[in-house]
Amino acid sequence: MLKKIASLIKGVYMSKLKENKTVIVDEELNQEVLKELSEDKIYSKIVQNTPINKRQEVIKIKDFNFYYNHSKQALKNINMGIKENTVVALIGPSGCGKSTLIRSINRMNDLVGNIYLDGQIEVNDIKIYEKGVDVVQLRTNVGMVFQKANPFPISIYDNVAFGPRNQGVKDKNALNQIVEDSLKKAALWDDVKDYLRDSALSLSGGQQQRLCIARAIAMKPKILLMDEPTSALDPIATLKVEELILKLKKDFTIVIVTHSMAQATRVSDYTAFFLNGELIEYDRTKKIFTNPKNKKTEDYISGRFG
Ligand SMILES: Nc1ncnc2c1ncn2[C@@H]1O[C@H](COP(=O)(O)OP(=O)(O)OP(=O)(O)O)[C@@H](O)[C@H]1O
Repeated sequence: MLKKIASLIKGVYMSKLKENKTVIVDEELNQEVLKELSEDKIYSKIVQNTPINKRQEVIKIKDFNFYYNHSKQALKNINMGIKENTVVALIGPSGCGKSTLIRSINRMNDLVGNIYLDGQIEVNDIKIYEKGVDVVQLRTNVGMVFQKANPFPISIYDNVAFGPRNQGVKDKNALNQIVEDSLKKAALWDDVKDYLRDSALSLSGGQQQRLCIARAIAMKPKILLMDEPTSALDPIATLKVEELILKLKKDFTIVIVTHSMAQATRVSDYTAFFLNGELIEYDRTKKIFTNPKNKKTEDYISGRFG
């Protein structure tokens, strides 16, 4: 039944999109139908045409507490929803819990050991800390890019093909296509297309970071986590990565930790301000930086501390 409705609605959406009309998705039924359509190419077009406040939340963080060594509480009762095809910046002074939160979204913190958490994080409606969750699959859907570019010491091509090969893609043409598409999406193809067999370590720092983004994209994730992705880059390389982030949000939902408030204003739709493990304020970026509700947010963004 849902499939039939999906195909009918798809027809309506297609004709509206052809006429460049806005498609608004805000009804219960449409959300269900959208899930049915989610593998379809039309889906991302529909989402891009949906006003930002009406988009679905793909990450839901509910009453989330996180402790290191069973004593140090790094996150205190965090509640926030992250809408698809948006960029969300996490800001706040050193040690406020930004990295802990971003690493909790794809369970990278599992690797730390001796941690304790309660509450819930849902990614695409899957409670990721429930028993039986496939963590490898989770990390495929939720890619991550780190502060320092970390390409493998192999060729540019092999870096991007690494994940798909591990997933069992063997066909050479299919791999070539994935590598080309991923490098194009990461705005690196023109720089490297004639040097694909060169070592990834021969690239500049900024190119290495875009290669790491391509490597993450090659796994076809829906969500990209970026933990201070430009902190080791010069201003020009930083600008390129920021431009890339703005392009990528057409296809991905992006969560970025940044120490640069200017960067948060340039790239993000929403900003979350953290202090001592608490989420102090979460709102549209423009609102946070021009008219914050909380005095602590105002003090931080005006440089009074941090
Ligand atoms: N592996 C760990 N073991 C114990 N405590 C940790 C660990 N990682 C982080 N912490 C502590 O948890 C708190 C939050 O750290 P976190 O790295 O999430 O903050 P942050 O806001 O990302 O800081 P920064 O901006 O400096 O990267 C800090 O007090 C930190 O010392």
